[in-house]
Amino acid sequence: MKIVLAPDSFKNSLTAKQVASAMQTGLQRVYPDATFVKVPMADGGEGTVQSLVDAKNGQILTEKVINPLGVETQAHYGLIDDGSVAVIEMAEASGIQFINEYTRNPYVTTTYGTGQLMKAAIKHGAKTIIIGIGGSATNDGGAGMAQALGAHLLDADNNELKYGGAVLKKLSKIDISEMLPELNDIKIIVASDVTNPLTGKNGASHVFGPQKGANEEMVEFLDDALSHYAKVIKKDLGKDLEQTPGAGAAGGLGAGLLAFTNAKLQSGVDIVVNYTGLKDQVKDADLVFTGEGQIDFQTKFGKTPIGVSQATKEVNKNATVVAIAGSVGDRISELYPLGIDAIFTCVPGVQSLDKAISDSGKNIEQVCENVGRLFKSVTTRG
Ligand SMILES: O=C(O)[C@H](O)CO
Repeated sequence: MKIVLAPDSFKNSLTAKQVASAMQTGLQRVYPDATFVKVPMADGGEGTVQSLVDAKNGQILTEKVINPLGVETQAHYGLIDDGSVAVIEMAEASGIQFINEYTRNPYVTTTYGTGQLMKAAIKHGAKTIIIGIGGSATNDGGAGMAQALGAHLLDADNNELKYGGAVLKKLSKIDISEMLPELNDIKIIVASDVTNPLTGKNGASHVFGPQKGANEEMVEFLDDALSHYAKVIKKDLGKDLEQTPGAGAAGGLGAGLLAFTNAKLQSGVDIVVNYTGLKDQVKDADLVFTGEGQIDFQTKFGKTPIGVSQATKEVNKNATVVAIAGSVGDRISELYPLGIDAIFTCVPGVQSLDKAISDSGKNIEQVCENVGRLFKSVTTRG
């Protein structure tokens, strides 16, 4: 009997590794002799660094960077595969958690700190960077990130642009001659949380600007500024990115990475499936457990449980895939054709969110034990 445990983290509660351990504890009460393999998962969003570091026995490093408001902070990134691969979450340096209702202002917030994290990883010897983008406080098209890596963004008087999304309107020329030379040889894989274009009604400013503090007038201004930025990128770097899917992720950092580096955008969960070697583990598994704090129809848009179920069914049609969630939302029936055989919530009854979060480890153990009992009784009855 082989059981693979491949959950995402449960937000604000347990890391993916802790969820996998709780699953194992519950299932072991039913299957004491089974072989258990834990593969902590993520989808490019929050928890990706921790999951990949846990899955690959990597290390977490800390770097002094500036946050979106230009204030010094400590940010973490991961190194795996003997330091050759760095894993970065842009939100660690430039995320929305750094701003509040008084300080949020996408005219000035910058992704400079994200560029500093990338630079640190490169200086540490990384040859590949996996970067999860989303959850940002910024709308600067990744301009700050490019500046941290040595790009000069100049106005008509050859002055360096300051930080933020608003000044992009003054951009006249991009000079990449002093960008970090190592960048040419670094593979950059971008896991973006959305597929929005850079500009327009579905673009970064219109869709995500308001949550970062942009009112209607600011949204229009920022959208124009990003459109202008895209035109200068096209003129000076020869890349036409304005409508590229994913270019609008993280306030246009998607576009910035595509413009200033040789980055490729990919599905976050596919990247993690790849790097953890999940398919090798599930190909001879009898049972595969996955899960996430919340599961609903949106899970099908590239969230971990679907990535795990699809990867499993691709190599092993006979495995049963079970998903465990803290909360189960609408239209989960849309997930069954995508390879998840059954979905269970681990919450035992009506209770406060705080209680559900604080008890999540023991709740996951219990539901996994029950699912294991059912599976055993059905499969041994003959
Ligand atoms: O950071 C943002 O703007 C959103 O998460 C979309 O990427």
